[in-house]
Amino acid sequence: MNRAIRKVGAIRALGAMSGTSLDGVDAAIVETDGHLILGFGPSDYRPYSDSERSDLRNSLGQWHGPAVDKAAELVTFAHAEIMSEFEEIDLIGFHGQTLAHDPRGLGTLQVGDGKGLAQALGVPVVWDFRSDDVAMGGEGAPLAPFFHFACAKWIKADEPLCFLNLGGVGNLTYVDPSFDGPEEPGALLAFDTGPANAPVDDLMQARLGLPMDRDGAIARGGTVETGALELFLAEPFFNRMPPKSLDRNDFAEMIRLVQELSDADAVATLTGMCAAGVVQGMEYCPKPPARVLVTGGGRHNPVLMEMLRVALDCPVEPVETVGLNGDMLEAQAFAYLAVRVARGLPTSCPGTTGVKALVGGGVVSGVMR
Ligand SMILES: Nc1ncnc2c1ncn2[C@@H]1O[C@H](COP(=O)(O)OP(=O)(O)OP(=O)(O)O)[C@@H](O)[C@H]1O
Ligand SMILES: CC(=O)N[C@H]1[C@@H]2OC[C@@H](O2)[C@@H](O)[C@@H]1O[C@H](C)C(=O)O
Repeated sequence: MNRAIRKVGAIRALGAMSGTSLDGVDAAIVETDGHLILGFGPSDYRPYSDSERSDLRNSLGQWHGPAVDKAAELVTFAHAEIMSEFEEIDLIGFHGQTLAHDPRGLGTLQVGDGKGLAQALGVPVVWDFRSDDVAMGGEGAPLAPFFHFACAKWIKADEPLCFLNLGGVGNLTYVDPSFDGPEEPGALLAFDTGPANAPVDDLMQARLGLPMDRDGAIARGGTVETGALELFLAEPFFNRMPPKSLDRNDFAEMIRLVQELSDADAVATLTGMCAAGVVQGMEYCPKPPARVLVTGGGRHNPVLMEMLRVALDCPVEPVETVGLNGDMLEAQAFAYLAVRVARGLPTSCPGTTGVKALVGGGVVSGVMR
């Protein structure tokens, strides 16, 4: 996308996301007027080193102190590195790294210095996307749904559909594309479905010293233990009406439910828990969706995808089926949301976070040219 041929009203925004799986930073460009997606640009990924990842892990669940300061510094540094590779950017959407999320209690914490990034890169930065929503009674998450609405328009969807993100935590967005805008009541319903890959990753790390169950290779050789699955689904979270959200480690103790099982059965059971949370969550959709489009790393796990396909009544496909990039959708979401914030448009609504009124959350550092 060349500046000279930019569409009228378009802002070229770079979005970056450091997700709950703590693997690295995704960064991607979107051109948008804050309503429609006008084009997608280049993207890149900057993995965290082992020592960075371990520093991030050590700071999870903390709100302040030396570990949090260290995490904030490394997150800012990693983002400055990847963001400086991109050219001709009007605006940056910087999510940062969630260390703690307790919207009904202590709040929500995404670390990283947006102001420092704006100064270092000479580009205005929108950051701290979640705090205003929490302050207005919302869950502060998920925030990608307004972007999912724009994606539904981009792919010219004409029936209700779901976007399912399978990262460390799972989140589902039901979109009815017959509405004109995402903030219209009924256009969106969104919520976290439960833990997704985080418990599997944690168990793989603890038992086998590996970061993930790549391609579901371990789960494929195991059997889901139904007793553990039932105990998991009995958690009050699953009976709470959406919108609702989770912290990465809210279900960390689920690993205890599988501690007596073999490696294969334990991984299969945790994978089954991820799928079961989604299947249970799908019952909240106002209408049966025509399809579920899956984004995030979990779509690479064929065992997980097969569990979903068996249990759901509609096609379950990676977002690549409709030409979207499932590795970059969240980074693109924060590029899109940054433009909405800069243009004074809302980024969440009662249907997506349970917030009392429409909110355009985010702090803007620096001045738009
Ligand atoms: N080939 C694969 N096979 C199995 N699992 C995979 C594969 N590739 C990625 N994953 C899983 O996906 C995870 C990363 O997903 P993703 O990058 O979407 O998470 P995230 O964006 O950090 O999390 P969140 O969306 O919760 O913030 C990995 O930690 C791993 O568990
Ligand atoms: C508090 C927080 O960072 N939540 C993340 C996390 O990762 C997945 C899920 O839980 C989702 O609610 C959210 O991220 C996505 C990008 C969102 O806000 O839409």
